[in-house]
Amino acid sequence: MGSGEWCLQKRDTRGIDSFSGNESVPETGSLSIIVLGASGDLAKKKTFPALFNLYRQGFLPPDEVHIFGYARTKISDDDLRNRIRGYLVNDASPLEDVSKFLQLIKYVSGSYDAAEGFQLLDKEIEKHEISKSSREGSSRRLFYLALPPSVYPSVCRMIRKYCMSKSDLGGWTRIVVEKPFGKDLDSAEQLSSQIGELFDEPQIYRIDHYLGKELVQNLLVLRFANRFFLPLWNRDNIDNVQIVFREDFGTEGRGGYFDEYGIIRDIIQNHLLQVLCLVAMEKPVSLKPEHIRDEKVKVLQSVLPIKDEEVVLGQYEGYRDDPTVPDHSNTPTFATVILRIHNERWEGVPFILKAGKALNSRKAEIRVQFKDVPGDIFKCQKQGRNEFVIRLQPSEAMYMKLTVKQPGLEMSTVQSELDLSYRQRYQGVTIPEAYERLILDTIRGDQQHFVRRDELKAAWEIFTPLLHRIDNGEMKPIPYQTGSRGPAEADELSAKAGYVQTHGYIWIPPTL
Ligand SMILES: NC(=O)C1=CN([C@@H]2O[C@H](COP(=O)(O)OP(=O)(O)OC[C@H]3O[C@@H](n4cnc5c(N)ncnc54)[C@H](OP(=O)(O)O)[C@@H]3O)[C@@H](O)[C@H]2O)C=CC1
Ligand SMILES: O=C1O[C@H](COP(=O)(O)O)[C@@H](O)[C@H](O)[C@H]1O
Repeated sequence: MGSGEWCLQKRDTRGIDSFSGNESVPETGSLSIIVLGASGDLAKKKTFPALFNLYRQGFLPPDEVHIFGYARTKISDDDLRNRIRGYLVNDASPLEDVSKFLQLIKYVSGSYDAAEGFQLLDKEIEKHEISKSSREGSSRRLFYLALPPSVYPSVCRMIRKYCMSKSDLGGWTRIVVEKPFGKDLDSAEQLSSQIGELFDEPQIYRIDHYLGKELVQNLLVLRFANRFFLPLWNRDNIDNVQIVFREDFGTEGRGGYFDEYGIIRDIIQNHLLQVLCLVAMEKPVSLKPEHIRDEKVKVLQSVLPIKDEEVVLGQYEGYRDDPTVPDHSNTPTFATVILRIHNERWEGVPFILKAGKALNSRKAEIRVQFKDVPGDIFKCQKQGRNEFVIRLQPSEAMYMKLTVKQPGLEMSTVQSELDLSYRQRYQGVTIPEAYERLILDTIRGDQQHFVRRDELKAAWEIFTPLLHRIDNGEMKPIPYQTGSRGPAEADELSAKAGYVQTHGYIWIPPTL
């Protein structure tokens, strides 16, 4: 197959290929997707556009699927459609497709803790099931909680009591919950128990959208399908690993939410830690979701307690100007935290997790830096170390920084790269949005890219002591300028941990 033909081949919500490790049986019949919190930011920016993309690719056949928006705001079906229309229209999506998709959406208004709204919702779903499932009769109900976590318990209770799939011809009820799932170990465990009393683990999809990103999904393939990496991926060869998230904008209208959580809960404890798991875990027995998640849990459980001196916190100047942020907020908008994994493969290798808002660039990447060459005869250290960089976004790519002979008559060396830039290599291929992929997984019943309860617990165990110290004001963020690299102390910490910056070399994404 040529590179241009590399694309999502299956246009079917039924069983998936064995590569995923999931052996689900083909499913047909009515599928109801209910977006709770439909009036909100996530729903309009991510959830509905992802559903639209799935619809356009044929994964949500209109003779089976209906979409329901649910929230307290009193609006009509058309009001909701008009709110989201602007997020669907683009050069690639004909207006006709947008209109047809919007006609699949119905809006139900109700509260998150009273029977009335959910009874009404159930009636509407049933109406649709009767009209659409005459062929098969099964009832599949997917509830997407695009809501603040504070209402998860009551919403789950209402769904359990009034809105479960009732068909005895087959089907299921699944719920998707967004992060942040809790604020610390105790609150997360409490939330898990509350939801766990109502739904079984296979019905609960804890979404972390970083697990749906193309290059994050590529990590297991890279690591375990390439002989290159197998012998190198360990403490004997790797000096340090950085996992970095940068945004070049601030909290922008989400200050109220953000101030309660801060950058560690918003990005590091979930997104970056999930990436760390995939970089550091051992080879799973198979690609079955439970086998993969078993290995991720082991990594998390091997992380040593974080040391105060291996943390730098920052807060961008101007953050507190947001009227929804308290004047004396101690919330970090930047953090560098070093995690150390106590096992045979990684003992002594620092995993430097760095995330920040209002910085000088927007990117997310994994940077695996190798040790210096022993017995170096070329003065390679002057050029810089070998690095394997996986650019998650923007401009998805992976490149290996390596030392080569400078072309020409002289025998001198220079830093260069082996570069796999997706836009160039896979021309014409649209990389699916993370949410699109993950919603499709929930329909297919594939939990591989979702966070299991014990994983979540282990993740909170790592960060809770540090978070409590920050919450109690025992650790203070250092102010940094908007548009900067963050506090200089963070770079100093990375250097102290062993990271050697290459000077005079910049990777430039190739253009077509
Ligand atoms: N926005 C984003 O980019 C991202 C969001 N998330 C997570 O997704 C979830 C939803 O996020 P987002 O859409 O931004 O949130 P919003 O603040 O926009 O809330 C979504 C909807 O929930 C209802 N709501 C808001 N506050 C409350 C409250 N205190 N009690 C009851 N209902 C409330 C509102 O609907 P109504 O009043 O009509 O009922 C609102 O439209 C959150 O868990 C968030 O952390 C995760 C990743 C990214
Ligand atoms: O979960 C979140 O992620 C976004 C960044 O997502 P990305 O896919 O654009 O990298 C971040 O802006 C937000 O604060 C956080 O809640």
